[in-house]
Amino acid sequence: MWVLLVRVCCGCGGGERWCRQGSDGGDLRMEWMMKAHLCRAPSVPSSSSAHQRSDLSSKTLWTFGRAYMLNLKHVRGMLLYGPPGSGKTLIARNICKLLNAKEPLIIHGPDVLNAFQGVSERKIRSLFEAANEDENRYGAKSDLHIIIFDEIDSIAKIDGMEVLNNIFIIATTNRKELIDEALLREGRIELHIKLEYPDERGRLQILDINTRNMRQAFVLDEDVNLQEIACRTDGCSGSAIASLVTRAHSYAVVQTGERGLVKHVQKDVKVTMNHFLHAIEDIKSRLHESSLEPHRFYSGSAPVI
Ligand SMILES: Nc1ncnc2c1ncn2[C@@H]1O[C@H](COP(=O)(O)OP(=O)(O)OP(=O)(O)O)[C@@H](O)[C@H]1O
Repeated sequence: MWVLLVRVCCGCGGGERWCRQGSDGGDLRMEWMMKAHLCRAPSVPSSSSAHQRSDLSSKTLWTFGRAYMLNLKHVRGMLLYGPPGSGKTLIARNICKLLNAKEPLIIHGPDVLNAFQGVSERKIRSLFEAANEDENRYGAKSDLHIIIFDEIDSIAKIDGMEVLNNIFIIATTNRKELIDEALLREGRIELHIKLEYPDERGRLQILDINTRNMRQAFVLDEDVNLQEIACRTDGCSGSAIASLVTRAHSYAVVQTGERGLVKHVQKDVKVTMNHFLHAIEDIKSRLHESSLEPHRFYSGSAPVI
């Protein structure tokens, strides 16, 4: 699964709009979704190979335009849920790229909340105006409009998404249990994908992505062993791994500065394994501190890797 997630995070793959036939909800894995999406031949909606058939089964992906013609309902919304820093927002943005959609509208759930009753509902309805206009004007040829709702748990109701055929909602949350069931039913945000912290292979891939520029600029010392770093960062989120690389670089800059080379800091910096080991200590002690906080919602359930 992590190979696929990291691929998504790197923005690989071309995309077309898609929808699912039927309304058999349930949790779907990212792996299934991406595999199906990436394998699908655009002009042959129901795949012919046995491998694809078994992947897609009744959840066959159809192109958006074709579904429109056949009067089928495409999936209106997807929920990405999981602990902080598991890459939900990053993946949401990359799904938009994969689907070749317009630049998504990004809405921060708590910003929609308003003390005056009815105002937030109005605000949410207004988010669909552009999609509505497009659909009235272009019908099946309308662009796909994507709205990303960050922290969807603070939103009680989304009116308007079911009637439009050119809308796709990607919602994210750390607290799925707080979301109103009605929002998650078929026809609304019906695909639910759980994101977890990366395993060792996933951590290695994230490290590789985040050190690529350093490597190309010869800033990374030869003694840096990414495999070992991945092994030592068990239990870290994707965001912790990304921040680890920044910290290691900061340690290297500070050390270079201490040697009196401040003027040439960028040029002379070498990030070594030692800098990474210091950074790992920082990250680990922060992990330890936060695991002692009683209110952490996922305390007790160690990151699944
Ligand atoms: N799978 C991943 N691949 C590469 N980078 C990742 C991955 N997951 C997280 N990151 C890094 O962590 C950063 C933060 O991730 P993101 O904001 O998407 O997490 P999140 O799950 O939405 O967090 P939160 O719930 O706290 O908002 C990303 O910008 C990226 O640098």
